Amino acid sequence: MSTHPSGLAAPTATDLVVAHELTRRYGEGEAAVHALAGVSATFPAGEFTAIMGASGSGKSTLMHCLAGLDRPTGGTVRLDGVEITALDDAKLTELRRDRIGFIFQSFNLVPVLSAEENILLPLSIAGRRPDREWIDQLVGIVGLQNRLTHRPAELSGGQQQRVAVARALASRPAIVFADEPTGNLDSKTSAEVLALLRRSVDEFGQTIVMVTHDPDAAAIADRLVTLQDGLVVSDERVTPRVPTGA
Ligand SMILES: Nc1ncnc2c1ncn2[C@@H]1O[C@H](COP(=O)(O)OP(=O)(O)OP(=O)(O)O)[C@@H](O)[C@H]1O
Repeated sequence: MSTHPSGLAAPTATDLVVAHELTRRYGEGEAAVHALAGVSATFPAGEFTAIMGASGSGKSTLMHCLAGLDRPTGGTVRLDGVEITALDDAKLTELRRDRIGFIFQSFNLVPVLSAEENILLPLSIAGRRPDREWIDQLVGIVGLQNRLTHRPAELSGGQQQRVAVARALASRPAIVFADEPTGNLDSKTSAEVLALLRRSVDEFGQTIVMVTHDPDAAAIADRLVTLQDGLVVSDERVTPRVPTGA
């Protein structure tokens, strides 16, 4: 344990997201599928967690429950002290908009908007004025200075995902959830996108939870949580491999 200059033990990282005994059942009776069978896990601020596991092990279901996109059948999720599982739909939408960034495998950009408009969209929906300095910095980091007026169809997959990364970070969210963010990218562009995510953790203290099938993607995280049949079967700290993409 590290020691603070005061001589006291350094404060431990805040547990930003706390999942307690999460269950998610689809269907009823004998046909019921227990996608989550009792998952408890904490996600400290500033940490990059990768979630892995075989297909059907519950990764997406867990991420959707943590992010307030799905409601668990049982258990609770707290985000920064707020029990999101107890919020009504309107409050949950507001919390997602204000506190959470999302990155999806299929980019999910709005086709008729330019790259810049896509990046700013969550802020405009929230009626928030963009912090121009921050947005300019982000655009520089993701390397899209010369692509801001382009629409998604005029961008490569890697560029589209970089727009999505900038969009996710634009509101300085408490946490970013990434669902197979490199699933549609070749290995070189994957490395670039992963390097951006890693940088956001190292340089801005961003908290990230990423679902992935790809061991190379998981290798850039600080921690690897493995699911099997809706349960956490291992939760280990790993030494992040520094990606070479950015
Ligand atoms: N809407 C749904 N209705 C019924 N069953 C579902 C639904 N969503 C997921 N499931 C089931 O819940 C289990 C967990 O699914 P989930 O998508 O969370 O797994 P995953 O680990 O993310 O899989 P993959 O890696 O293939 O995306 C699976 O058995 C799946 O078939």
